[in-house]
Order: sequence, then structure tokens, then C-alpha cells
Amino acid sequence: MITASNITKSFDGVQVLKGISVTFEKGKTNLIIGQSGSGKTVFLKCMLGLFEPTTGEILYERTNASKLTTSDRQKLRSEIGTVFQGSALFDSMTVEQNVKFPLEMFANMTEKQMRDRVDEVLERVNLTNARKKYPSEISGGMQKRVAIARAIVNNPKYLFCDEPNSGLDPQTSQLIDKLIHEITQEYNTTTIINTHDMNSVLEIGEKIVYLKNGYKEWEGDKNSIIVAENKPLQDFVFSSPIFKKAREAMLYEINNFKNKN
Ligand SMILES: Nc1ncnc2c1ncn2[C@@H]1O[C@H](COP(=O)(O)OP(=O)(O)OP(=O)(O)O)[C@@H](O)[C@H]1O
Repeated sequence: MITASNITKSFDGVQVLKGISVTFEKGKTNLIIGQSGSGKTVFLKCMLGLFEPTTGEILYERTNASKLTTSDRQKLRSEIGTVFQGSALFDSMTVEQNVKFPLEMFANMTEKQMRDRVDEVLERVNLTNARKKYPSEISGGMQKRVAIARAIVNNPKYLFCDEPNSGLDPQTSQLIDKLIHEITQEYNTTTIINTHDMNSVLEIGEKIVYLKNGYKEWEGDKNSIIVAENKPLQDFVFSSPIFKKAREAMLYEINNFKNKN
């Protein structure tokens, strides 16, 4: 579980996060959504310790992340997996070398133990056959799966994903969402995803936090988002005509069901 408590963040006196409080639970896919510039990445970076919040605190379980000793900070770092935009793989390393990298950095394992663990996660993301390839030799969807394998190789407690579907076709996006959702349940991770993808919101949004101009405007889940009476949220999530129609159809079904029961 990660708890953000009254987080503000200013750059040169300009406040971009304006007092965000939210709890992200373990074993759930938590999504952060919002217009460009609403503060999603800054918030994610505050939680990851890449930015120091101006005020407020981030708790990992009950531990204040900004008050850790160097060795505790290193330990926490080893418990966090990240999937960044563009996959951020090392171009000069093969798929298996990329996945092994966090083990070499953080794990106290023999060479054989590391090889076995790499085999295990490559199998999990269905990339065993691509192990000797370089990132430039595989597709964008496969690169994302390498990034996910690398993020989970250390058995993380926390998984952060920044725009995991960017640049992927809709079908591959769905596969990546499904994989992240399954891994969240299998590893019981507290998973936090920044996304612009409304399919993800409606498919895997077990908790959704909507940021607007640096404020938390709304929070809920993929079911409550449909009936939420929050105009900025509805205008944002259901902005495309097709999503608007789908929402109207779902509301119609819900009302019919209510009237019959
Ligand atoms: N290092 C920085 N220094 C100054 N201002 C910053 C910095 N990082 C972000 N900002 C500002 O903070 C605001 C929020 O940016 P942020 O990147 O968090 O938005 P976002 O919601 O992630 O947008 P997008 O969806 O386009 O990625 C923006 O106005 C941005 O210019």
C-alpha cells in the first residue's frame, strides 16, 4: 500500500500539485488519469522519490519514504519495479541481459540463480524465444514485455508504469494491460499506472484517480466512473463520441436493471 498525504509540489514558486491525498492498495491496478499537464508525471515522480514534494508525505506501508536512511532507501528501491515510457531498455544489451540487470544490481544471487530467475520471468511474459535479440530487433509490444519482465524480476512489492500503452496498437495495448493486471494479482503488487488510454480505464481500473490542474478531482473505480456525476471527469473520459455512446448504453442497462429489481 502507498499513501500520499496532502502532496504539493512547486517549481520556481509555481504550484503544479495542489494537496493530493490518496491511498493505493496492494494487489490492485491503480490508474492515474488527467489532461496533459495535470500533474500525473510529477505526482508519479514524487512517489518514486525522483522529486521531493514541497509539502506532504509519501508512505510505503507505514514508512515515510523521505525519511529513510541510505540503506533503507536502497532496500525500498529494490522493492520497486518501473516500466517507463518508451520501455527505456538498454540498446546494447540483449533481452536476457536487460532482464538480468536489476538482479545484478540488487539481488544477492549466484549466476545460476540469476539465470533461472531470468528464464522464469521470460517464460511468464512469453519471450523465451527472443532472449538473444537486441531491443532494436523486436517489436514495440515485445519491448514493453521485456520492460515488464525487467520490472518484476526482483519480485517487487510496488510496480509503477508510466504510459505503458503509448505507441502500441489497440490489440497489443490490451495484451499489455492484461499482463500488468495479472502480474499485479500474482505478485500482489501495489501497481500505479499513469495512462491516457481510456480502454485501460474501463478494463483494468480497479482504482482510478482523476487529476485536474494539480488537484485530485475524483477517485473511484471502472464501475463508478460510468455513473459518476462529475462533469469535468465525464467530459475527459467520455470525450470521444464512441465512448459517449457506450456510456449512454451502459447507463440505460443500469437503469433498466434498477427498474426491474
Ligand atoms: N522539472 C520541472 N520543472 C518545472 N516544471 C515542471 C517540471 N516537470 C513538470 N513541470 C510542470 O508541471 C506541470 C505538470 O506536468 P506533468 O508532466 O506532471 O503533466 P502530465 O499530467 O504528466 O502531462 P502528460 O499527460 O502530457 O504527460 C506542467 O505544467 C509541467 O510544465
